[in-house]
Amino acid sequence: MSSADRKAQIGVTGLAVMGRNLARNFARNGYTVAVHNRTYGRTRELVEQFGGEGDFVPAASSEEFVAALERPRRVLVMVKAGAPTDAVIEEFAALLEPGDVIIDGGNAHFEDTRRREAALRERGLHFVGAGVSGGEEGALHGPSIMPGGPPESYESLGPMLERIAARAPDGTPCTAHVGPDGAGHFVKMVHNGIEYADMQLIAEAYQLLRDVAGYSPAEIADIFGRWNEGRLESYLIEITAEVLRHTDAATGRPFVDVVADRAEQKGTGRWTVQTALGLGTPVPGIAEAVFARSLSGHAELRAAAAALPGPQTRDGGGRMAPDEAAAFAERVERSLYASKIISYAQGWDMMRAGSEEYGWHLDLSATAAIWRAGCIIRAGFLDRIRGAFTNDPWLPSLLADPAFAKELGEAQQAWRDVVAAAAAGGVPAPGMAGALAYYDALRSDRLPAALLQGQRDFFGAHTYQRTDREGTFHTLWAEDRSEVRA
Ligand SMILES: NC(=O)C1=CN([C@@H]2O[C@H](COP(=O)(O)OP(=O)(O)OC[C@H]3O[C@@H](n4cnc5c(N)ncnc54)[C@H](OP(=O)(O)O)[C@@H]3O)[C@@H](O)[C@H]2O)C=CC1
Ligand SMILES: O=C(CO)[C@H](O)[C@H](O)COP(=O)(O)O
Repeated sequence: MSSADRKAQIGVTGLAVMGRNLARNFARNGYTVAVHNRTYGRTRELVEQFGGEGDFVPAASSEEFVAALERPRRVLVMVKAGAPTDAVIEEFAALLEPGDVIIDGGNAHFEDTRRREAALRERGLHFVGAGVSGGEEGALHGPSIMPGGPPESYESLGPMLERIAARAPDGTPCTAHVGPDGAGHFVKMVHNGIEYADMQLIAEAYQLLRDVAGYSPAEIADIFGRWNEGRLESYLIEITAEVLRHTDAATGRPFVDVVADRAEQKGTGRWTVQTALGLGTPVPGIAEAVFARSLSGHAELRAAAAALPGPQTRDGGGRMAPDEAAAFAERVERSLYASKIISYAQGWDMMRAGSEEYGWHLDLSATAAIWRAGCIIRAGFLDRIRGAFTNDPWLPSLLADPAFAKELGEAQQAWRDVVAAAAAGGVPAPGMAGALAYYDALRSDRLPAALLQGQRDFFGAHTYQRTDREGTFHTLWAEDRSEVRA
């Protein structure tokens, strides 16, 4: 049969690392896949290099691509987020018919997805904003996929996504219909926010082990390797050990010592924090991680502050004795674990708030379930979060789950010691310190917010509520300081 006669069950347009590997994943799973890219070279390369893996229908034009698809047509767009995605959606929407499905698997902002979904719905097209996580390798071997959009589109698309998605240890596919319009991209955005927080906490643990305990990168790699066999087991801990063990071929030095210490970001972490601010949900763990990346890139600020005095280091900052270092590493593990619980709790708070704001009815247990494998934050830990929200879908916070609460209680003294050691040693640990402050703030009987309310009332007559009576009050600060009802 010529390629003109073959009909594909799915088409992928945008064949850079993610699109190419998702197309290969579909083909390896027995689907006929139409492939298209703005620049035809990528399409040709894919078919030349990987054509033997399955059934691809290469298309040189968008018309040829659409003609190669069976009805209803399913077009997966994997191009740069933002204006390119709008341009590609418009290009294909003009060629599609009512009932056809456009899936955006890029890292779109969920508000853009809501706008696109509404506009395409008007034209009779189904639009599925699908978060995809797992990077290049995940796309090929099984990513975690978070599709939103109209539930009816999942009826035909869902089984295909379930075939190519990662499998959790219990065998269930790491994909599920997340909710309407922008829900899939919202959840993917929060995933990335949690990813930022996780990475920052791991980076802080590394620096504490290095600068306070005096371990070398290779020794820290071994410590992370051991942690990866315990409750911190996760893809991010595993790759951290790999990165720390790696030696730069050109210099023979640890790789981590030759990489410029300026962390970059494409924007999903920042979107998470901006959205959380709008929702009024505190996510300081994610915010600290975004700011830490931003601070690392401010060369001028860093140069201006480089000569400021730091603390007097213990014995001139040498290595701790082996027993002392091992005990410190144990406390860092506890601090990392406790801080991790806090940042995941904040991510789930945000999903609940987003769900309420947009009427998505997100299943908080299902979200944890589809992150157990395939995605960047995959870990056994996610199964415990799934369990917590399965036991109690109305859990007000992950911190209220009895098992997590118990672990936080057990870790808290070590956590305090580590944050204190970081401060004493001049090691920046905003993630761990912020997580501890969040923990202490939430469990506080009284917060200094009462004083803030007094200040606001003093300078702006902004009023306050009392603990002992209903109502809104104002004190006549500039007069006789008597209290009036506002
Ligand atoms: N890389 C990753 O690990 C992950 C990426 N994502 C998201 O997946 C999407 C694809 O990512 P990735 O594979 O890295 O590719 P890139 O984000 O680097 O995008 C490159 C692709 O976009 C196409 N493109 C760019 N501008 C246009 C345009 N104006 N019109 C048509 N096509 C255009 C390119 O075509 P051409 O070849 O002609 O230049 C190429 O196919 C992005 O939205 C990204 O955010 C999601 C999860 C992980
Ligand atoms: O989506 C992803 C994984 O889930 C990407 O890897 C993520 O966008 C990387 O983000 P950044 O470049 O901001 O670190």
